[in-house]
Amino acid sequence: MPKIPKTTRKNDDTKAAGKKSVTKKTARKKAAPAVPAIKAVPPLPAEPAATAEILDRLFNVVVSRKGTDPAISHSARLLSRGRRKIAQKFGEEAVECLIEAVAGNAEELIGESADVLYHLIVMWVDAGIHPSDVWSELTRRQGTSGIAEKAARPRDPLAV
Ligand SMILES: N=c1c2ncn([C@@H]3O[C@H](COP(=O)(O)OP(=O)(O)OP(=O)(O)O)[C@@H](O)[C@H]3O)c2ncn1[C@@H]1O[C@H](COP(=O)(O)O)[C@@H](O)[C@H]1O
Repeated sequence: MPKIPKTTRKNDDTKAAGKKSVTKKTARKKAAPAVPAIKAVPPLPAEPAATAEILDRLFNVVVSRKGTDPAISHSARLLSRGRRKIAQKFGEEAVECLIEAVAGNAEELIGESADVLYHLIVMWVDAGIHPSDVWSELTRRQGTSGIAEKAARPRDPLAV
């Protein structure tokens, strides 16, 4: 391989360096806006989180209690007492819930809300309603304002 004179090599290097810096400048100009760094996904908790998923799990537990010993299971006892009693218990819990809401007792309202949800689930089990039926209805309503929905209702011609 023929030896390249040092000066020429230097010139070539400088040229190359110059070219590089031009290329870098051009690249910097064309570069897309900076994208924020992606955060690592946190690992899932070992135990199921306290989320609304509990309602589906509670429903399955209550279904499993149907027809079992009412002396051991409150759900079995309630279901064996019939629809009227189930509805009455739900109504009582709802009233207790609203009393705490009106009184502004947040802590008590949480407990009463849990009672309402449990008794509502017992009522669904008795009525043969699956939670997914209710979730579907809520999903269907999503995005429709209650004001708009009410305004779109057909008017009763006999209403004063
Ligand atoms: N979330 C609840 C829940 N909330 C409230 N309750 C019970 O509901 C009852 C309400 O009390 P009340 O005195 O008002 O009811 P009652 O005895 O029917 O009253 P009466 O009107 O007949 O006098 C209490 O016994 C509460 O413990 C519940 N019982 C059960 N659950 C859940 O249901 C699951 C299954 O429970 P069992 O069916 O009992 O195995 C449990 O693991 C819980 O997760």
